[in-house]
Order: sequence, then C-alpha cells, then structure tokens
Amino acid sequence: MTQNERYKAAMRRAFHIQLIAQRLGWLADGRELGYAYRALSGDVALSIHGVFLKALRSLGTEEQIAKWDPLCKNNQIIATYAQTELGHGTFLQGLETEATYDAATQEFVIHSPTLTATKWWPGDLGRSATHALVQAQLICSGARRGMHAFIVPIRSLQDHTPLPGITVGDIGPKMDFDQMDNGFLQLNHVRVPRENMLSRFAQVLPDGTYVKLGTAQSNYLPMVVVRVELLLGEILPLLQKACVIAMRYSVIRRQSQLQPSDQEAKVLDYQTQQQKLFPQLAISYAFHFLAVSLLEFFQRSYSAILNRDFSILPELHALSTGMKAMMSDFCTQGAEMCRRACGGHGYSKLSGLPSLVTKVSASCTYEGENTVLYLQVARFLVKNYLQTQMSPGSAPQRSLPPSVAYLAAPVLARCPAQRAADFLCPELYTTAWAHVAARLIKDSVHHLQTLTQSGADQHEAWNQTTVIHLQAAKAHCYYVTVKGFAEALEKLENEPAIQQVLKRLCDLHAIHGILTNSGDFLHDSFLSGAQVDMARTAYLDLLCLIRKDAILLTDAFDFTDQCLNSALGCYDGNVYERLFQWAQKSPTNTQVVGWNYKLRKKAENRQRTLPMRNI
Ligand SMILES: CCCCCCCCCC(=O)SCCNC(=O)CCNC(=O)[C@H](O)C(C)(C)COP(=O)(O)OP(=O)(O)OC[C@H]1O[C@@H](n2cnc3c(N)ncnc32)[C@H](O)[C@@H]1OP(=O)(O)O
Ligand SMILES: Cc1cc2nc3c(=O)[nH]c(=O)nc-3n(C[C@H](O)[C@H](O)[C@H](O)COP(=O)(O)OP(=O)(O)OC[C@H]3O[C@@H](n4cnc5c(N)ncnc54)[C@H](O)[C@@H]3O)c2cc1C
Repeated sequence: MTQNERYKAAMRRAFHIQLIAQRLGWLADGRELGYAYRALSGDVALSIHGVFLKALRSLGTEEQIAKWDPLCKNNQIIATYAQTELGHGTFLQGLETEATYDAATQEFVIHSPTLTATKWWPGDLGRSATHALVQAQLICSGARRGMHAFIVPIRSLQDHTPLPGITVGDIGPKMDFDQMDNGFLQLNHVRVPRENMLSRFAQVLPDGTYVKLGTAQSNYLPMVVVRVELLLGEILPLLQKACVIAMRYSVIRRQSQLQPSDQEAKVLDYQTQQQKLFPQLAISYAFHFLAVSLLEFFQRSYSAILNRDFSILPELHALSTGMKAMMSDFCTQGAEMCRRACGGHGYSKLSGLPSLVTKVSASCTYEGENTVLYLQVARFLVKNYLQTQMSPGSAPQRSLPPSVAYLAAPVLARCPAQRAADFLCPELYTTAWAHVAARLIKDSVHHLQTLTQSGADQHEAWNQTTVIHLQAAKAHCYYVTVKGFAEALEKLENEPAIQQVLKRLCDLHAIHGILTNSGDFLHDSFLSGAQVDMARTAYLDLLCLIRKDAILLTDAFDFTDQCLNSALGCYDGNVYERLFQWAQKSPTNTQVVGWNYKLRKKAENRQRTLPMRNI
C-alpha cells in the first residue's frame, strides 16, 4: 500500500476498534483493548493522540482533565504530543519554542523563534491533529522557567484548515511507520488562554506569578508513563511476532542433510539455527515478565507521584529508561536475527519480517534515544554506589532502592560452580550477574573519581567515562531482566510443567548473556575459563531441550495469521503455496505485464517506421 493507503487503513482501524469497544463496553484501559492493539501492533493510527491523553492526565489539574479528556475520548478533538523540534529531541533544556505570559490579556503567546524551533516528528500531526500539547520554554515574570506543556489549537474544527499563525504539514517519507503522519509545526505568536498551561506541577497566576508545585523534571512525567506502557503494547509484540514467524518457518523449511543418507533436515534441527532463535524466544519471555512487573511497579507509584510524592520517581525513571533502552535494543537485534534466520524468504516482504525489523528499530529512538537513556541509568547507579561508599561496610544511611540493593550485598569473590548443571541454578547466575554489574559500576565510579581528583571538570570527566558508564548500565539492565525472570518463575510453583519449560528459557537467557559477555565474568576471575566451558555445556544442552517446546512456546504468543501477516508464519505451514499465491497478487504482476507489452509494441512500431540504417 502507498503511504496514503496505509494512513487511511490505519485511521479506519483506529475508529473501528473504538466503535467495537463502545459496542461491547470495553474499558479504555482494559485487557480487551490492550489485546486488540497488541494484535495490530503499530498499524493503528492516533497512537500519539493516546500519548496526548497520558500527558494530559499526568500534567493536567483535575479541572483541565475534566475539560479536555472527554473531548479526546469522543474524538471531538484529535491531539498530538509536540515536544521534539528540528534542532532538539534529546536535550529538553535546549527546546526553543517559547510560551511568554501576557498578564494584560492573561494569555500565553506561543512562538517558534527560529527554524530549529519547528516542532518536528510528532505523530498524528501531519494531517490529523486539531490540537497539540506543545512543550515550550515558559517565560513569565521576566524569567525562563523551563519546559512546560500548553494545549494549542492548530486546525479548525469546522474545516480542518490550519488556524492563524499555524504552519503545519507532514515531514515526508520515513524508514517505516508510513501509517503515521509524523508532522511539523511552526507557531507564529499564537495566543492561548492562561488555563491552557497544564498546571498540576506549576501554575502561573493571573498577575504572572510563577508557583512551582513539583520538581524541575515534573513535566517529564509523560515520558516515564509512555516508556513503561510502550514495552508490552508496542515494542515486545514485534519481537514475539518475529519469533513466531521464524520458528514456524524453521520447522517447515528443509535444507541440506544431517546424515548423508537422510532426507533433508528441518533447519531448526541445526544447532546453529537453535542458537539464533532460542535466545530471542528466551528474551521474549524475560521481557514479558519484566514489563509486567515494571507496569505493576509503575501503577503502584503513579498516584503518589501525581500527589507530588516524588520519592519513588528516581528508581522509576531509572527502570523505565533502562528497560526501554534494553528492550528496544534487544528486540531490534532479535527481529533482525529472526529475519536472517529465514534465508532469502526472510528478505521478502511477504514474510512479514522486514517490516517488523524497520518498525521495531524506531523504538531505539522514539521516546528517548537509547544511549541517552542508558546514561540516565548510569547516573542513577553512580549516585547509589556513592551512597554505599559513604560508610563502607555498614548499611547505607537510607536503604537503597530495591533494583540496586545488590550494591550493598557482601561481595562473592568466586563463582562456586563445580559442574555444568550448577549453571542451571537461578540463584547462582543471578548472583553472577549482580557481581559483574556491581564491579562495572565500581569501575566506572573509580574512573570518574580518578579524573575529577586529577582536576578534570566534573562534566568533562563524565563525558570521558561515558563509555564505561554505558557498559555498567547495560550489565545492570541485564541483571534486572535475569532477576525478574527468576522471580516470575517462583510464582509458577503450582504449574510445574509450565515452570519447567520456562525455567529452561530463563536459564538460557542468563547463560547466553554470560557467554556473550564472558570477558566481564573472567576479568576478576569471578569465573574461570573452565567454568565458562561448563556454562557453554549447559547452554548447548538447553538448546536440545528447548527444541521440543519451541513451537508451543511461540504458539503461546497467540497471534492469528492475520496479525502475523506472513506467508512464512501461517499456522498451517503451507509456506510455498502462500508465497506463490501472494506473489501473483503483487501489483507488479498485474500492472507491469500490460505496461511491458505496450512498451514493446511501441518500440516495434518505431522500428518499422525508422529508415533502415546500415547497422
Ligand atoms: C504505534 C507506534 C507508537 C510509537 C510511539 C512513539 C511515541 C514517541 C513519542 C516521543 O518520542 S516524545 C519525545 C521523547 N523525547 C525524549 O524522551 C527526550 C529525552 N530527553 C530527556 O528525557 C531529558 O532531556 C534528559 C533526561 C536526557 C536530560 O534531562 P535534563 O536535561 O533535565 O538533565 P539531567 O540528565 O541532568 O537530569 C536532571 C535530573 O532529572 C532527572 N530526570 C531526568 N529525566 C527524568 C524523568 N523523565 N523523570 C524523572 N526524573 C528525571 C535525572 O535523573 C536527574 O536527577 P538527579 O539530578 O537526581 O540525578
Ligand atoms: C518514529 C518516531 C516517532 C516519534 N514520535 C514523536 C512524537 O510523537 N512526539 C515527539 O515529540 N517526538 C517524537 N519523536 C522524536 C523522538 O522523540 C526523538 O527523535 C528522540 O527523542 C531522539 O532525539 P533526537 O532525534 O534529537 O536525537 P539526538 O539526541 O540528536 O541523537 C543523535 C545522536 O546524539 C547522541 N546524543 C545526544 N545527546 C547525547 C548525550 N547527552 N550524551 C551522549 N550522546 C548523546 C545520541 O545518542 C545519538 O547517537 C519520534 C521519533 C521517531 C523516530
């Protein structure tokens, strides 16, 4: 489909799902709608309209929510979340759009002072939105107050044309997300009433007095909300679908022989094919359990934060940034691995895999570029590590946040594993990951302090050690996923058969990381070379055991053929028939034949009329 066709189809889906939900009485945040969106992941329009709603409920007062929420839910307005600009997406302190308070009229004047201030990327902005939540630098009582959120009408509710002072349009072709009208927005001294500044965490009084009710980062709260909710709803399903397609295809595809005399083997029976796919399957389950537990943690914390108790926010920010960065990184790598594991047909769009790869790769950038987010985790780790050093050996003054409690745990110098089977013990490998994360965090702080103590400026010292901080942050995030998966297994004790199957995936996830990063485990001799060999033996044995459950574990993701949209991943396994049928339907096979024939006829006719040349 063309970009226009995909946009229209996505719009139809967005409204059709809402009509179904209304007819069947589904709750806006209920499981049914969540399942519907998961099944269609990404191909439904108005996702940023949803982001706007999350931001309204995070930053708006009860009165503002009461006013704007119903208008959104009934689609009387379509809204976008306009934060990123041509010149800034990451550094929010550098956003240039201005909101200057005019006490004489009790209005804000919203303005794009430069080209680079143009809002650029917001979804649903290019064609759909009638309103925008504009994140702008607030200027009132003669001072700049930082980023605040303003609701700005941008298109007429009568004829959808841009309102005075508004220049708006689509940013043009992208790597994917053709169904989403990511747009640009320039504001030329657009006036909005004082009531349009979302004021849960800050107010501007009629005379222009600024009243701060939260912290400097309170207006960043919508990003925390979206990062947490993107994991299960948007990012993880893309890897799960890729796993289903590649796994099913790998038991259909026969290629080469395991024994010279045998028939050609199912490619999933090759150990290397298992090594490509089973870690992706394991991480799909690890991320599922982790995203669920993070969502529960968020839901427990959110109302306190809305009531301006920010004590839990630093850990929530660290977990949401770390998990968003890690999951989008690993889901992108994993979807590409699944695509490549399907050989030539994995390169065909009819496999459904290329679009999964191009779609999931956007998640490494949107809602925060991953490196930047990992460094936010590193900042949190450094702060908490330093706290344990205030009084080394004794308990820290305040208890550490649970996700970094291991920083205060007694150090185990050597891994006790004596044989391969010891690596199938969640306590052993969780401790191993905690050891490596703690060592890398300690190392990153040591390098930072060495530079600052030698006289380097703290910001320069930070920049000169960010590669080391990044490594520590990634190790910490991997530890969090291993620990989360192991804890989820403990809750399955009344379902032993399922627990056993999932434990193999948990074991595989933990050991895959150890083998991939074995240098970090060998560095201080926590693991010996012989123990790494034991881990590899355990790993290879797991591949054989997981082989027999692989199809069931991917069927369990419960995607229909329509959702998978793949000639390779259909439940009935008729891959070759479908590839051939679908190729016949390709527009190039209907339009091109006629076009080619006409071209040939025209050439022949021209040939006949030309004077013969001595060739
Ligand atoms: C169907 C398809 C669906 C697709 C959906 C796509 C939706 C995509 C929508 C978007 O992309 S919206 C735009 C997303 N943009 C970003 O995520 C911007 C990323 N940049 C930032 O979040 C901030 O600029 C950054 C954290 C990088 C820097 O923040 P600051 O400039 O305030 O500086 P700093 O790093 O010094 O942080 C200062 C303090 O604030 C804290 N902090 C920062 N961000 C926070 C936050 N979000 N919540 C709570 N605290 C936060 C931070 O930990 C630190 O605390 P400590 O001083 O105690 O160490
Ligand atoms: C599909 C898609 C949808 C989007 N939807 C929206 C939306 O609806 N609303 C919206 O407001 N925005 C949206 N965005 C924009 C998105 O949020 C930004 O692109 C993202 O925040 C990254 O910012 P940036 O583009 O400025 O990248 P930059 O920050 O310029 O990144 C470029 C490079 O600089 C590096 N870098 C930057 N800062 C640092 C630092 N401090 N330390 C180390 N390295 C650094 C990055 O790691 C990266 O490698 C969307 C983007 C995409 C791709």
